[in-house]
Amino acid sequence: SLYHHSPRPQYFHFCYTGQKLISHISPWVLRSSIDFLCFDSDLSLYFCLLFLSLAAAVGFLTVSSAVSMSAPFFLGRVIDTIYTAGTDTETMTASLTSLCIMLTGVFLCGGAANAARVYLMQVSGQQIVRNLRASVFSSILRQEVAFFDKNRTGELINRLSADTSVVGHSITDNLSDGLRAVAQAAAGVSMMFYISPSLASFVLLIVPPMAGLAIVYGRYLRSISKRTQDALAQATQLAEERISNMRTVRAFGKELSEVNTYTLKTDHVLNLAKKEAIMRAGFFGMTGLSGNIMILSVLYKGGLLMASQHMTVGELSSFLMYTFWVGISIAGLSSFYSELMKGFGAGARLWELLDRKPEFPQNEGRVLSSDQLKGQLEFCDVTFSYPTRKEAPIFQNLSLSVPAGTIMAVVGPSGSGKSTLVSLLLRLYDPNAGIITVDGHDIRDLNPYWLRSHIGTVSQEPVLFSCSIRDNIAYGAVDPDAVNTEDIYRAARVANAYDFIQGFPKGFDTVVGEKGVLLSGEEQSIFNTVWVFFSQNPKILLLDEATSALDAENEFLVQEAMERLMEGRTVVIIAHRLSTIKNADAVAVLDQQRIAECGQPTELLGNRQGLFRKLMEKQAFLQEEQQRALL
Ligand SMILES: Nc1ncnc2c1ncn2[C@@H]1O[C@H](COP(=O)(O)OP(=O)(O)OP(=O)(O)O)[C@@H](O)[C@H]1O
Repeated sequence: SLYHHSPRPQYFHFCYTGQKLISHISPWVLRSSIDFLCFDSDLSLYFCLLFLSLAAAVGFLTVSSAVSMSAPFFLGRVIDTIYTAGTDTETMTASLTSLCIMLTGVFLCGGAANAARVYLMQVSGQQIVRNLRASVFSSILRQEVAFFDKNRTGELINRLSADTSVVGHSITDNLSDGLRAVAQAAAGVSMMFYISPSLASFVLLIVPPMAGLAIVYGRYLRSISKRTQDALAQATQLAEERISNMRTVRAFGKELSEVNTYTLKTDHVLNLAKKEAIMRAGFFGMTGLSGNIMILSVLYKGGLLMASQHMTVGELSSFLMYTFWVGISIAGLSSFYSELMKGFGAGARLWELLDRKPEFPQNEGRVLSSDQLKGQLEFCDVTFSYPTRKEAPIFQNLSLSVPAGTIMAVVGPSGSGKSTLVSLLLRLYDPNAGIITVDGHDIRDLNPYWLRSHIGTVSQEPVLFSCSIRDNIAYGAVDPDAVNTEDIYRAARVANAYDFIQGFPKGFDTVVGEKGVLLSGEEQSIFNTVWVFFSQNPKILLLDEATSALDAENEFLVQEAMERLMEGRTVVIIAHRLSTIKNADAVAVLDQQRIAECGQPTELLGNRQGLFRKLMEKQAFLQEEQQRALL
């Protein structure tokens, strides 16, 4: 993440070297801090502010801990003052009043310092979580398309939301509580030894077994927490998929069975949580019991020391309070340890994502001048299989040439690889063998971002975002903020979408719903072409013609917009309509992992034994059958 976000190489180098050095000292906590700190573009200011707020939080933590730890000592003094004053009420009242006033002042300072510590830690934690989220999101979006074939959306969302919170909490609030617990335990033990070394040695015999228990517990919790988070991610993924396909679930009446499947997944989470609860219950029962035994032993041994005049009542009271504090701190330490272990689990998953380098960078490589680009496309001996199905090649030694400025219609049986051809041209995947060239340049040498900005695509199913039509149209522009209303209207007019959009009560401000569900299929199809009119006048067009039948008027609108689009460009169109195929300069027929036939449409139709002729005859036959059935 260091190298991708800001144009200051020397700073990165410094940070990167520092990060490497630090990663040897503490592999996780410090390294993560450096990563977070280096994300923002205004690094120095951000670094300073965060560092200052964390340093101030640690300062306030020291003050509040010092106050808490000095309280038992002074309270012991108060008790001794009362006890030794005997019947001299006047002296006792005077000393008591001044001591109590002083202590009230000290406690007020302690309370204020504690409040400031909590506030600063919370704010710093939220800043870190925000940066971590931005960093993880950016890392996800940088990955190649094949990554999304292997990783499910729900799981990635879970990492982005839940894991980042766990890590943020683990290294701020939790770390601050842990530091506080360590400081208090150390100070408490020192004070116990200061007041009575013999009583302290006696009481502290109970600490080593408790520490051992905390370590074993922490390890177990770490593994169970990772399993719980994985199980939760699976449940979230299922819910996300079903909710986003709610119409299908409803149409098939699968609500009940989906609820059952989800419940099974959450049952698994519950079972793991129960195991965790058993461990927690046992542990907290043990710590409660050991705490009480500790206090009882202080009372017993302290009582004996008092009886032999080796301890005053104030000293015993102070000692008891310190014992209490040490007990609380040790319990706090074990919860700190378990939270830290949870953080490690979540952090490991996040770092895997943050450290992942895309198989090919999205914004590196040669950039040609736009005038140089002619749009000649060439597939040379291309062999390709999807990374998730390596055993089933889609293409083997496929070769195809599309001269600049011509229209190539691609046809073929369903599943023959027509859309895959388009994906390879967009460089969503790289071929396993062979090369694809644009004007003679291997597309692997070209900057993918630049390449895609010169290719206009119209897919069969436009995926719209859940915002207004205006914002959806502007999304296609290079700089959406610079787009004005007139630009949006112009693009909609050229794409023949203006009239139907204005027909909505809210016109261009109509919100289209997630994936455009609030628009009809035909309206979405008409919308298809709008984005292309916004891109930088692409030299190459990749079109996936809608398979669903449009009504006559809409078909005319779409066809007209498409023809306008294709003028003067190199076009590869996955064609379903005979009218499109007839207007193409050449047709490539895909079959059996290669181009089975390629030539002018009329020429191919003339070959009675040819695959193209058979495909067209089959299509015509099916249409006739449909018409006959209707009549
Ligand atoms: N992301 C993917 N991962 C694995 N296999 C895939 C992926 N996308 C497509 N396939 C498989 O690759 C083959 C070719 O798919 P493709 O979508 O390119 O065919 P098509 O000719 O466009 O089909 P249609 O005309 O039905 O849209 C199919 O068998 C499909 O199941």
